Amino acid sequence: MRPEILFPLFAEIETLPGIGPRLKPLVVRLIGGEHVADLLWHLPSGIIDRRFSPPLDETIDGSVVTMDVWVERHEPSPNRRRPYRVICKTLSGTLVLSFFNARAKYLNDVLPVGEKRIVSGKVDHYRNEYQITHPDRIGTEAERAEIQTVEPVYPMSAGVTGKTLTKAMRAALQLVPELPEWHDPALVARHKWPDLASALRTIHNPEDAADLSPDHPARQRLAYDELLANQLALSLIRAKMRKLGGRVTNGAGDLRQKLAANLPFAMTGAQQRALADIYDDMASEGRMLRLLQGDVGSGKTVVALMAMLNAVECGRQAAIMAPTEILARQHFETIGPLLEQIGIKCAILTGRDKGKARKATLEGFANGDVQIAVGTHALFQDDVVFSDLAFAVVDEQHRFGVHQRLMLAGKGQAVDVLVMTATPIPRTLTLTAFGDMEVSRLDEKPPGRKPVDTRVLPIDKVDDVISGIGRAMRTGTKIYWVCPLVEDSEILDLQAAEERYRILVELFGDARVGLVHGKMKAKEKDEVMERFAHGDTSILVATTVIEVGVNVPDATIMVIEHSERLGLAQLHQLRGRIGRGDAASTCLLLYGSPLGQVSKARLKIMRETEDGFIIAEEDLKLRGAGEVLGTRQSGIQEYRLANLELHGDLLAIARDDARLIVDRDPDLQKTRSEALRLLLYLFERDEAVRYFRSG
Ligand SMILES: Nc1ncnc2c1ncn2[C@@H]1O[C@H](COP(=O)(O)OP(=O)(O)OP(=O)(O)O)[C@@H](O)[C@H]1O
Repeated sequence: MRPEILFPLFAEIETLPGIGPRLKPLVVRLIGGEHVADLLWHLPSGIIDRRFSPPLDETIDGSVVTMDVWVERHEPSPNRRRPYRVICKTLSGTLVLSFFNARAKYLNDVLPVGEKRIVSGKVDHYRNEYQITHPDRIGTEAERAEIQTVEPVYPMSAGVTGKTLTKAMRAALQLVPELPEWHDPALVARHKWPDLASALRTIHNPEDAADLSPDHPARQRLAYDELLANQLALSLIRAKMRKLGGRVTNGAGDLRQKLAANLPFAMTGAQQRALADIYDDMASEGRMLRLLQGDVGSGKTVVALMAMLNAVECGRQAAIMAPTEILARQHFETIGPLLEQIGIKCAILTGRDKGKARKATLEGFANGDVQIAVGTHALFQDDVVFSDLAFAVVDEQHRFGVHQRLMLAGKGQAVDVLVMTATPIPRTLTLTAFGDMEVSRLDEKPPGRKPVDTRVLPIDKVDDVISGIGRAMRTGTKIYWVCPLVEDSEILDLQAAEERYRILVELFGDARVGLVHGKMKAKEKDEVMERFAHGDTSILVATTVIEVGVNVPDATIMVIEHSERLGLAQLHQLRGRIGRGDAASTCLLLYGSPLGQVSKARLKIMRETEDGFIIAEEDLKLRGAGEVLGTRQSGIQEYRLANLELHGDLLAIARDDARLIVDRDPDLQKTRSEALRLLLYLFERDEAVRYFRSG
């Protein structure tokens, strides 16, 4: 439960003026949360300064000006392609206000002939005539003060206007309470940081562009608040884990040898090195918390399996948790048979398991019959009890929060944790996402993989692509067809995928084509995936649900529509679904609209390399850290106030500060700690406090 003083900031956003039930979901999607605090963290990206009224012949084309105008006459549009024009006099000459698709009645109301009005908007001049097309503001003398100001400009999305956000923001600012200072007073004084409430007020009511600059004290303060909250949470968890210690897990190796003998391949050098690190951690007294970072298709699963067997050899249990139902099932299907061959019992638990079956599985976990558990986050529900869980693998693929993943560690005594991620995060960013976790990298792919032939084509060529896959299908090829449309809109994604599915079914028949998307029930998804994996269908039309971890090694063609709209990391993940066997593969990146410079550069990178780390580094250069770490739904640490490129120095200070706090006061009991707890709550890092308390 959050402390009361923070309640107003965690009120639902629809309690703010202007945000009704219709708008709420759009705003939630835009700001990435549903509380007042989430709105406050939505910072302006720029300003519009409406204070200037230069003479017309001194205006710069495209600049925003605010002017007194006297309306002279209206010229209704002669046809739909030409604008409705309102001719006005100003102190420095004639200004034309032009409007497309405007209603004459409305224009006569707001701009009556013979009256004086104040207008504001972007001015242009064209053939000796000055004009403003669709002025942003039109008002009377009484509204002058409201118009002639500096307006914050917020990152926007369809359906949510700047006006709505500004209005709600004003109300939200009123709700920010006086909070005690949680930072070191010396640090605050040195940087001249304002308190949190003043910092928010400055940034949401900027007076000039400098108020929004990344090194403005108000901006720095907010960035530091967020960075410290995160680093402190990580340090608390880390300290707790160290203090708790671990158990020595050092099996005899018999099961691992049997498994190795049954595998159709030998481990790569990178897999062996990662395993050596993991076995060392498990054999030590300390608690293990390691990140296994491996590019798509680098063979993380078998590494996890070997490590789990190490625990089983000691008579203990191990668990692997996947972020989605599909992936949990897939893990179960891959490792289940391998384990059966060597006489080990494995069971799966997901949100779908109910009633008797669930009860039986839980019994198996609790009495130790089941040695290896596979599942989703259902594994850390309260009634799941293990007889002796010693090792947990969290296959996070970006879907779990930093702290959430540690909950599984609370399910046993001294559980060692291995986090697996396929996202090639550049080294500089690992620290912020995972704190001071140890890292092993699988930097080598299994031998025999052929490079994926990647091509970039305009959507006009789609008919050629379709006849191409028709030929490929006849020779038994399996094809993924991915339809992402708008990154943030699942509904539109779905429409695009359904439409494509319909077209392909018309051509190839519904026995050959499958469709899978996020809105389907887990069971339906599994069935569709299974039919594709077994070769009953040859084409799988999908939204980006297949982006993580799906393993159908003999699929060799992938078509991605609107590839220009996806992030490079996401494209890389998607493309990683092919080229997983020994046959040659092709990836066709279709683009819909003419490509800009950056999009061109990005698709070129995709064509040139398959190395996830290079792709991530290039993406970082082209787009900036926040974006590389992923969009909000990715679940990985994403900062809302801090920008890692601009506030990197603050990150280092926050890390040291956090360590110092935890060294001096590991139970957060001393004076400053009360305030620091508020900071953790404010940034929703309170799992750290809870985990910390429960031990
Ligand atoms: N050493 C190896 N030699 C040959 N093939 C291997 C080796 N290790 C794993 N594989 C095979 O490579 C494929 C990919 O492995 P796996 O599914 O573990 O990849 P991953 O690292 O989880 O990738 P992703 O994150 O893309 O799912 C599997 O079919 C697996 O059997």
